This record gives sequence, structure tokens and C-alpha cells, in this order.
Amino acid sequence: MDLFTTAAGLLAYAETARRAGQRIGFVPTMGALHDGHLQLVRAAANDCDVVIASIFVNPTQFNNPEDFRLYPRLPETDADLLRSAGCTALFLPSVEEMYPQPAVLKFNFGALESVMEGAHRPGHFNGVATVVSKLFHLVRPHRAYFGQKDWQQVAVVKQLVADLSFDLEIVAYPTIREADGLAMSSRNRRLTPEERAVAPQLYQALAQAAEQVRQGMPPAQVQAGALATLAREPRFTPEYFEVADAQTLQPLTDYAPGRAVVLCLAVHLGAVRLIDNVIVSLG
Ligand SMILES: Nc1ncnc2c1ncn2[C@@H]1O[C@H](COP(=O)(O)OP(=O)(O)OP(=O)(O)O)[C@@H](O)[C@H]1O
Ligand SMILES: CC(C)(CO)[C@@H](O)C(=O)[O-]
Ligand code: BAL
Repeated sequence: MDLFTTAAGLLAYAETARRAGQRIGFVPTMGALHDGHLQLVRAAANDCDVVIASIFVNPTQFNNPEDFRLYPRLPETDADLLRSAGCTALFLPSVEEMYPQPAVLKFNFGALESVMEGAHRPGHFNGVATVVSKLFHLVRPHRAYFGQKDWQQVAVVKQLVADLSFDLEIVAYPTIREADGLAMSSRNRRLTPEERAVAPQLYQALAQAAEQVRQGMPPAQVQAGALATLAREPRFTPEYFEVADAQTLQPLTDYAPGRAVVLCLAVHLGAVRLIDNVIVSLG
């Protein structure tokens, strides 16, 4: 696996692969890798000739400086995992390399970012769109791989690709979970054993709410019930629990047949903020 720390090195590598007629798969990450990331790398290795992964803890998408400072950083272990999953090149830039000058461009994703992560993490999707655009320009992949654990991010990135005519395909893969249901996340490493023990209740609340949606319980009642369930665990401080249209991400007042519903939550557990979601397809 090749390692690049400069934009120029990455650009030249990707350009050579493209000129040779190779298909390029791209997996952007913030590192501290787990099976959720590695399934994306394996999928890219299966579909493409060249697989480029990036590890960059992007400061512009963090609204909380402590969250940025404490974000797990394990580049050596990550490199080994990437190599064994079939990655052919790793881009590991510094902040100065990615932002030689402060980025000032502002994105507006309208209703897509007026809810959930967009509403609760001011500037978050602006930072994501900025760094993803930069990375897409350097790599110019044929396909870019994202996880459904960040459901809203996938919607925002698809909008970005459409609005800016990036010539690539976005593919999204399901959330990989621990055996007890907890969604894999780099931030799980920061949980204490006591917090880790109660964390699976987040998925349990989502699974219970999903069953209620299938049974036709009104969205407001599903939401209130889930928030009440979460409130029973004193270590949880819920930020939101939304019952939303899976495409538009707007909160639902009732269900439309044939549409998919996404149930999304963000909960603080000690010093760690976790998100998760499940999709319910309505017949
Ligand atoms: N459990 C998972 N299942 C599937 N995809 C995932 C999972 N966790 C992360 N991803 C995807 O991997 C990519 C990189 O995500 P990122 O590096 O932020 O990892 P993360 O584990 O979600 O970290 P965080 O602690 O920030 O939530 C994103 O497209 C994300 O959706
Ligand atoms: C897409 C991404 C790598 C951009 O920094 C990040 O938001 C993530 O890891 O999901
Ligand atoms: N996985 C989304 C990146 C973030 O939390 O900033």
C-alpha cells in the first residue's frame, strides 16, 4: 500500500491510475478504523482496480473543540487494517496540507441540513462538504463509499455531487453493529466500561421504535415513547430522536405508503456524543 501525505502526491497517483484506465474507489474516513469502515474498503476493492482511503480528522466539521481534540487517532494500526482489507493507497494529510489557508466557502443544503445533525452541529455539514469536495477533486474517484450510520451525511454528499456535477457515483453501505447491537463508531473507544455496558440500549430504543412504526403508531407517539425510554437510563442525555422521511429527512406527522422512514438519534453518554439510525420501509 502506498502512503501519501501531500495533496500533490495523491493527485499524481490517482491521475496515473486513471490514465491507465483503472477504476478508482475512494473511502474517506477520520480513522480509528473498525469493521464499519473496512466493509467500505472491501467493497471498493471488489468493485475497483485501485482503492484510495483517506484518514483526516477534519477540524472544520467539528463544532465542539473537545470532540476534535479527543477524537481517537491511531494511524499505524489503521494502515495495517487498510492494507489487509485491500486498500492500495492511503492519504494521511496534515491540517496545514488540507487547509493551507482557511476555507471560507459556504454551502447551503437547505432543508436537508436544517434538521438533526445540521441543526445540532452548526457548521458541521459545511465542513464535511468542504473537505469532501477537496478530496473528490484530488482523487477524482469513479465511486466513493459511505456508511449509512451517517444517513444525513449521505444525503448531503449526494446533493453536493449533484449540485457540483462531480462525475462519480456515491454508494452507501449498511451500519455494521457490535454483537449487542451498538453501532460501530470510532467514538465508542472513548466510553468507560459502565457507559459501554448501557450503550446498546440506543439500538434497542431504535429497534423498538421501528416496530411501532411498522404497526402504524403515529410518529409523535413513537418519538415521545423513545425519548421516555432513553430518559430511563440516567447516563443518557438525548439531543434528539426523530421520525423522519428517509429521503427528505423532514420530520413526519404521518406515514405515506411506499415511503421509507428513518429513525435517527443523537445521545450524549458521558463525554461522548453518539448517533445511530434505522430505516423502516413501509409497504
Ligand atoms: N458502523 C458503521 N457501519 C457502516 N459504516 C460506518 C460505520 N461507522 C462509520 N461508518 C462510515 O465510515 C465512514 C467514515 O466515518 P468516520 O471515520 O466518521 O467513522 P465513525 O466510526 O462513524 O466515527 P464517529 O465516531 O465520528 O462516528 C463514513 O462514511 C461513515 O458513515
Ligand atoms: C466523510 C468524512 C470523512 C469527511 O470528513 C467524515 O464526515 C466521516 O468520517 O464520516
Ligand atoms: N461520522 C461523521 C463525522 C463526524 O462525526 O464529524
